[in-house]
Amino acid sequence: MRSVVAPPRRARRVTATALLEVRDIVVRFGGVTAVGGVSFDVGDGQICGLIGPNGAGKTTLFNCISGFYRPNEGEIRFDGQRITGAPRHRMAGLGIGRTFQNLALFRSLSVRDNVLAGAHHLGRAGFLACALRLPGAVREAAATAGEARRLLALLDLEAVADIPVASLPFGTQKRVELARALISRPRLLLLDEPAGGLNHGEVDDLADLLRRIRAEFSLSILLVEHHMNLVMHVSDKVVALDFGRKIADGTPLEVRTNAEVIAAYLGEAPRERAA
Ligand SMILES: Nc1ncnc2c1ncn2[C@@H]1O[C@H](COP(=O)(O)OP(=O)(O)OP(=O)(O)O)[C@@H](O)[C@H]1O
Repeated sequence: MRSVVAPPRRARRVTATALLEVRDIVVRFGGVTAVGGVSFDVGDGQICGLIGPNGAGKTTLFNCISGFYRPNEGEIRFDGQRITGAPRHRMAGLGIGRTFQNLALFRSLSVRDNVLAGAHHLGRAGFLACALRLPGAVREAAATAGEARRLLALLDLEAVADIPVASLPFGTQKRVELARALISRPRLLLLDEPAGGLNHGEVDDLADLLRRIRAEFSLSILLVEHHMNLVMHVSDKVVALDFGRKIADGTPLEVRTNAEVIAAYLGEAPRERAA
């Protein structure tokens, strides 16, 4: 029986290349070069933090990877496949999930229904099979509901499963977004400022949660984040941007002690946006 929720994943290729390869990405908005030739990799199972001061180009680069922008130059590969400029609606099917900085939930729907909405593209049974409740469609729906229950438990959302998301605190809504992204079983999870709007305790919980998610789902995570403690705490590697250029790429310790990174955050060194 084929499960709609956990389709047999392709066996991981034993390969020297990274899961996500970002190569020489350039993005211009009129006369502004928001990203001026940035390259980096995210390895299989790695958590990679993308940092930089305001206006460094993080969101622009993130939007290229998640299919919101097509870069002017450069290439993005996922699992060896070129995905540069692939439309965003194809991303989940490719194995790339994401969350949004300002949340993108169906506010009047329950937590459970929001999570289930993340599985819509996985269904193999057609419209007619679903309408007629044919056995294949019923099995798919049951498997999806089971996976949603598992995620609600993992993300501590069981108690609010049937409550409309609009009435829940921001931190809880952020966990709903994570559950919705995870139900499609991504191999790469793109997180846009997951700590934004969270209090200290919630940020600590988030760090634990991200590690648990990585372990439980064997996935890679790329997070754009201003919360430096979180990034340095959870990341295996950190990529730092400034004025559209990559200024550091290494372990959290290497990046934290990098002179150019320190200067960028303190605004000490004379810096120019990439031409
Ligand atoms: N749609 C746009 N049109 C014109 N310029 C843009 C656009 N989006 C971004 N920019 C410019 O590109 C540069 C990089 O912006 P971006 O939002 O990617 O930086 P960021 O690192 O995400 O900043 P922040 O941390 O403040 O969100 C900035 O100078 C910004 O003003």
